[in-house]
Amino acid sequence: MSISYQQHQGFFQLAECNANFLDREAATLFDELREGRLQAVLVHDVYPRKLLPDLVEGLETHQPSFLKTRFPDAFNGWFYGRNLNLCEPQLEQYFDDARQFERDLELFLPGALNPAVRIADILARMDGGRPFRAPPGPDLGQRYMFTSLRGHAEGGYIPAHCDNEFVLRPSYQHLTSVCDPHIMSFVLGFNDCDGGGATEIYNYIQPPLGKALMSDDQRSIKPDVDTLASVKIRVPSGSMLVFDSGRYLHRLEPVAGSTTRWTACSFMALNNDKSATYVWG
Ligand SMILES: O=C(O)CCC(=O)C(=O)O
Ligand SMILES: [Fe+2]
Repeated sequence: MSISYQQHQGFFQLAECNANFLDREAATLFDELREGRLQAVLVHDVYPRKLLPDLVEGLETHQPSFLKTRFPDAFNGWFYGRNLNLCEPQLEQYFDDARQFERDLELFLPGALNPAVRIADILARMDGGRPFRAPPGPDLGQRYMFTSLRGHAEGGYIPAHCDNEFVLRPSYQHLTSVCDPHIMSFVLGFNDCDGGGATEIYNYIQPPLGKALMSDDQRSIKPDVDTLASVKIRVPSGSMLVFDSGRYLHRLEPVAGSTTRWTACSFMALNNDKSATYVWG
């Protein structure tokens, strides 16, 4: 058997598998996530462990010289690449930046190791062979960034949210015209931090956005997380967590200690004719 399953906290069914042994049993993992029979998949050995120290060294020393952008100051984190959530609405510079980011990503992880090849291939195997790729932009030849690389220093965090909220952002106007509003995501770990830094997923599913927006009771949109059961997953180095981050409330637990938490993180949604899943950073 290539997949093992574990139940956590009475609401969280986690599947674990190895990226190099994804057989036919793995081909329905995305169906199970979409149907809510599974809450997350942890895929091990996406990148071989022996490769990781050099990759982390490159991230630490900013080699290659990726475009560097920042989370809001309080989150104590930054991106290599540009997070679509934090872009200006017209995306004027974005697609030029995306072209340069693709070149830098190819220097960082060349050929078969490039996330747009390696990670895309793994995700496709988990979805019956349906391809995963960066969405086309509004103009010919434009393409969104497949991922963003992220550093979170000591104390860095992301507050509780559901990724389906992102589609309300002005920078999502074009993207939402070409894909489904239901977003999932992956978090790939490049290293293990000293403490904290878990992806924490709560036993709370956000109601469909239309309903939430029509509600005048703001408290129904963001529950008090202290009252909710949760599961904390520290994504091991070289492994990738895939989960329904669109509907499930989640956060990045503050990073403890002086080791920066390095990840690659992307969002994904089925395109309009369901022939592919679009992936962006
Ligand atoms: O880094 C993580 O564990 C979660 C990231 C996340 O939730 C996001 O960027 O939307
Ligand atoms: Fe998220």
